[in-house]
Amino acid sequence: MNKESISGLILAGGRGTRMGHVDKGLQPFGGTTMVAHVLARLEPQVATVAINANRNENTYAAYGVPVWPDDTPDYAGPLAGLQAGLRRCATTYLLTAPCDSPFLPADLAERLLDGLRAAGADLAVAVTEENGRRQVHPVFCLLKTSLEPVLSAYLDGGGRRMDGWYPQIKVTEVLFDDADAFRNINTLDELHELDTGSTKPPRLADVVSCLSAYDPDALPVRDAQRIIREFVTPVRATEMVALRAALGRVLAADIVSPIDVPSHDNSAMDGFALRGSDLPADAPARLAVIGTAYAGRAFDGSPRPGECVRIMTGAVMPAGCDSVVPQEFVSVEGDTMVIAPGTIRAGDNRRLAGEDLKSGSAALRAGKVVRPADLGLLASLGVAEVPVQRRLRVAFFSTGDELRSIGQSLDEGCVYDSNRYTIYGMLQRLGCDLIDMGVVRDDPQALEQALRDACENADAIITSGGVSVGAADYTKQIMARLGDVTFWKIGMRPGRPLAFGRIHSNGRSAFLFGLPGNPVAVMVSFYFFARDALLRMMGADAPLELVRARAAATIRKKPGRTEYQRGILARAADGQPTVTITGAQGSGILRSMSEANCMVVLHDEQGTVQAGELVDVLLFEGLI
Ligand SMILES: Nc1nc2c(c(=O)[nH]1)N[C@H]1C(S)=C(S)[C@@H](COP(=O)(O)OP(=O)(O)OC[C@H]3O[C@@H](n4cnc5c(N)ncnc54)[C@H](O)[C@@H]3O)O[C@H]1N2
Ligand code: MOO
Ligand SMILES: [Mg+2]
Repeated sequence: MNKESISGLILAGGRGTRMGHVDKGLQPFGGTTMVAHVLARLEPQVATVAINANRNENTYAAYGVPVWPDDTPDYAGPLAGLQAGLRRCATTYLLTAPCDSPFLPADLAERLLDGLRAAGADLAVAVTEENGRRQVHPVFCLLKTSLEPVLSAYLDGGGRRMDGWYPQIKVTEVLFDDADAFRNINTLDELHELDTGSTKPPRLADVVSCLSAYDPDALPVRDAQRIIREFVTPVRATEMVALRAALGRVLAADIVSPIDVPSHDNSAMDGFALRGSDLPADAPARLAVIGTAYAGRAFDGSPRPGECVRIMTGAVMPAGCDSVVPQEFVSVEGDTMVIAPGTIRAGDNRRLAGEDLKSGSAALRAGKVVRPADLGLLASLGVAEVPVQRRLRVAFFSTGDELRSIGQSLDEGCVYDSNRYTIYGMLQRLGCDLIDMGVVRDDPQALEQALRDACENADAIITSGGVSVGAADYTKQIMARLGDVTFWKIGMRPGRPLAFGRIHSNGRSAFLFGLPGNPVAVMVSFYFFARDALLRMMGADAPLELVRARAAATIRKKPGRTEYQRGILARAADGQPTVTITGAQGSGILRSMSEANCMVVLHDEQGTVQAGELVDVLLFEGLI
């Protein structure tokens, strides 16, 4: 096929009306954007590719291809894009594909060109057949560049239909088998569905109805956690990344070992490889040293009974040898190695092929968050690229008229916005892509706009403030209006009020966590509700691990609610892990959170804890 004669043109110039006027080509899909998928499919088929776009030209240009806007104003439709393409195209033929068809056929150009030549046509258009119905795909066409004057005349006459000018040229239809390859994505929900693999998520009312006694104003922590867990859905999109870039990411598939690790039986010591049957029962054995085995350079030969081979750690075991004696335990006399009885047993100091990993076994499971040891493990398998879940996009903002951003003057009654920084820190550590939307005033319009923007750009939204019962707390009304959102008073301290659900805007939807405004409450709610949900959306399997420690002193606690107290875990004089509460526990006192290295989790049923009793503790830092 002569691909040098064809230029590709991606049609991305539409208004995106059915997607709420968003720029379709730039919508996230499969870990990148829709247009990136189209580009990747088209590029190998043609000499050059250009994009027809009428907005966000710089973003499109970042894909490293020319961006050609329509020559006519007012989004005149795909034909206007085609016209712009024909006018700038330097090859004999132009091939078009829309920006919202990420699965287009890999042989589109070849088949259309063959069809065009065979029919002696001016334009070849793709058709498919499904259930006996013939479907023409006019935006997938290959045509002669010389048709530009004919097309321009049609457009000048007010024509807009993609096939409206066909009567003036010779058109041929080329049949493709795979109708799905021409599938285009018209609504953001369709896009989200493909991206997340979920059709419609359940409604909150359905999830809640599974609980035997549900009272949103006195909801136990465990019930809230369960509802959230059942309501959120994982994002399905994955991507391949280079091994190092996989650190901290979530594995999207099991990694099956392609080899045995180690690949050969080898020595665990520097010493002498021998046959276990040569080991002396009661008298010293004298074995002839017949050669040396180095790591990476095996001994070429097989020692007979009564012979041994000097061997280095990691060197392949010589044939017939099954044991290694460390060199410091033997004496060497010329070419003879002397070993005393009882020095080692048969089979000692030999590492078996596949003892680390067997070929064909799962080395790592999907859902694992990749840690340094995993990077090493993957490297030991020779794995260069790793399938990971695409990063979760999380938008967050603070609400409140009293909030000032760093750098602004602190007017009377105002406080600096600290929640956005704690939230930033917690999200960053989870490995999310962040959209920091700043501070939003307690103003219904501003709040609605912020929530909509967040919803249209993120998988999840985290807000702080405005979810209690104050007069300026508009947040609740607006959240409720935008989707399926519920407001809870949870049996816990701090972090009692919480808004949770899913909101929608212009065809997009996002999970919403309306965290309480108090600076410690926001963190506690994040750690015990949002964290798990976000990890689930990321496809990760990483439950919180609590450890047990002794209470240093009495901790007062009311049964019937969960309390999270800030603590310092240290070893007491007797060496036992012991936790001390960090002074004032008010839900606005961030200092005690910062001083703490853990949180003591006092469960619903627990009452006051006496000094010396064991309690559950959540450590802030883990070894990673
Ligand atoms: N009558 C009642 N009053 C309150 C109740 C209640 O049940 N009945 N619940 C209390 C509890 S518990 C909490 S927690 C808070 C939660 O209130 P909101 O989520 O509505 O948050 P705000 O009123 O906007 O703010 C509360 C507090 O936190 C400060 N704040 C807010 N955002 C930030 C920020 N980004 N950085 C720093 N500080 C922030 C804000 O200035 C307030 O002091 O409601 C109780 N009231
Ligand atoms: O639940 Mo609120 O968090 O106590 O301040
Ligand atoms: Mg409030």
